[in-house]
Amino acid sequence: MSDRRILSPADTEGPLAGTAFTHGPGALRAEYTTPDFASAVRLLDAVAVVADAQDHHPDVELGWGRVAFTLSSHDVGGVTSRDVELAQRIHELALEQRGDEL
Ligand SMILES: C[C@H](O)[C@H](O)[C@H]1CNC2=NC(N)=NC(=O)C2=N1
Repeated sequence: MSDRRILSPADTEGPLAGTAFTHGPGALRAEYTTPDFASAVRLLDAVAVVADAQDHHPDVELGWGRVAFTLSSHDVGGVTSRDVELAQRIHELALEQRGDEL
């Protein structure tokens, strides 16, 4: 699959099943809650490492006990396989962090 092909919600429904991500107009979005501010920052810090490795970066909203990610491929103005891959990694990182803190 070309990483410049714009995907529809029907295309991403299967790959995103089980994650917190939803496919809205032109972007994937998910919000994760964490126990406090520092843990939200730690999740974002882990995502930053993956984003740099993938050379694909989320827009982020950070608050006390929450971090929200909006993913789109700015070069093509929509959702591509690069966003789906980043969404899957972000979800894994959120689960790993939660596991550490239980
Ligand atoms: C030069 C570099 O590869 C590009 O600017 C990358 C960086 N990260 C990016 N992230 C996202 N979300 N969309 C892009 O189009 C994008 N482009």
